[in-house]
Amino acid sequence: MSSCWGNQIKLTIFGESHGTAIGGVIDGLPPGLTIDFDEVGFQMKRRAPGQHQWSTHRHETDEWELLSGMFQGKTTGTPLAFQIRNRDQKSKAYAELNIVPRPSHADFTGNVRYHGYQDYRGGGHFSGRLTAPLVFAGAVARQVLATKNIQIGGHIRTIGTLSDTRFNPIDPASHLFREVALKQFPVIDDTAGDQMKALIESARKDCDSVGGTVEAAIIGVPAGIGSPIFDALESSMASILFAIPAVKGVSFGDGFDITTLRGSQANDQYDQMDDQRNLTTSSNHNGGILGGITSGMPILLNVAFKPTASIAKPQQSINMRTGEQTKLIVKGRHDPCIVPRAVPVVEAAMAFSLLDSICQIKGLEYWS
Ligand SMILES: Cc1cc2nc3c(=O)[nH]c(=O)nc-3n(C[C@H](O)[C@H](O)[C@H](O)COP(=O)(O)O)c2cc1C
Ligand SMILES: C=C(O[C@@H]1CC(C(=O)O)=C[C@@H](OP(=O)(O)O)[C@H]1O)C(=O)O
Repeated sequence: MSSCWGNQIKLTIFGESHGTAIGGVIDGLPPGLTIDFDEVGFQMKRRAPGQHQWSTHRHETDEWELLSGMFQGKTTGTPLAFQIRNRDQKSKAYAELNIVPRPSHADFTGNVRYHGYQDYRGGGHFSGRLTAPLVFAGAVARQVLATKNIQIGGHIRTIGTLSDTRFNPIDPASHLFREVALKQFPVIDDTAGDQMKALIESARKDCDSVGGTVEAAIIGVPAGIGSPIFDALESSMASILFAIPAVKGVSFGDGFDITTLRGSQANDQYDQMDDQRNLTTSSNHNGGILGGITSGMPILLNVAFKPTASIAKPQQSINMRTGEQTKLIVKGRHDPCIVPRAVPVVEAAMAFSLLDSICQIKGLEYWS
């Protein structure tokens, strides 16, 4: 088993990219919540394929059917189940890939793990398409969090060697979250964004792909969420972020760059206490988490995405029937860069993870 995540609030994701449908079951939600499904639709559209030049040309509207868990306009508290039908599958290009695996995709490992019984069409259960249910679940989770003024935002931080402006680590400004989320290409600096789009387009024309990073932040998080050792908030958040296909790195605060600082530069010094006894710091190199527990400062993280595996340039692979080397040209409709569509996915994973951790510490009553 591996497609079920969470402790207090659990998410199960099911389906295959070219099967009948994909979907999810969210178990453990507080009862009595109103969910704004227009907002869920907004988040789903940010991720959906087939809308832009920098995305795959597979066209899916990602409309969902709600199967259970809502009654008279409110959550029941019992499993909320939904499905998203696949509408635009084209499986022809995939038959060869179960015999000649794509370098860097899950064709070979999935075949070994499931003894060849996996649905290999469109990457099956391994496909980035399975992030649609995660975005749905995240859209629900972020609405629960918003009742306590907890807000989440993200943007494309880098594509290849090109960079966007960073969030201010001590005040990542919630107005920026919505502003960026409303953009087709989610960057803070549109000039940098235009250069990034040109880079993606040139890779696509070269039958190639590019990678990059997403920076994301959560503000309004109370101090005291998370636990030491195995339930560190960094551990649980990283585990759901690593469930996003193509993620190769997750770092909190300054991440690996903190190693270049001295303690005197890296330490986030305390400078104020408010009337609720919350402490604030004048910097946020630690990304709002200390000892696995939130400090009350913004949670700040970066997620690294590899260049899309499926490229149309000839590559070397092995014919698994004959054992012979062979040249592979991957056909089909692929994202020349995963990062732009991955921004809402990262935010969704963070929302679900934080909701689960808050419920573990404060219980469901916290939301009533
Ligand atoms: C939103 C999204 C879209 C993706 N689109 C593609 C794609 O079009 N082609 C592709 O080869 N990989 C794509 N991927 C990545 C693959 O699904 C992923 O590389 C593969 O399942 C192997 O998993 P791994 O890279 O985590 O090892 C996408 C991932 C995400 C999150
Ligand atoms: C369908 C989506 O993305 C897909 C993710 C994906 C992969 O290998 O991850 C490969 C492509 O699948 P297909 O060959 O069926 O077009 C993408 O289009 C989606 O995000 O909804």
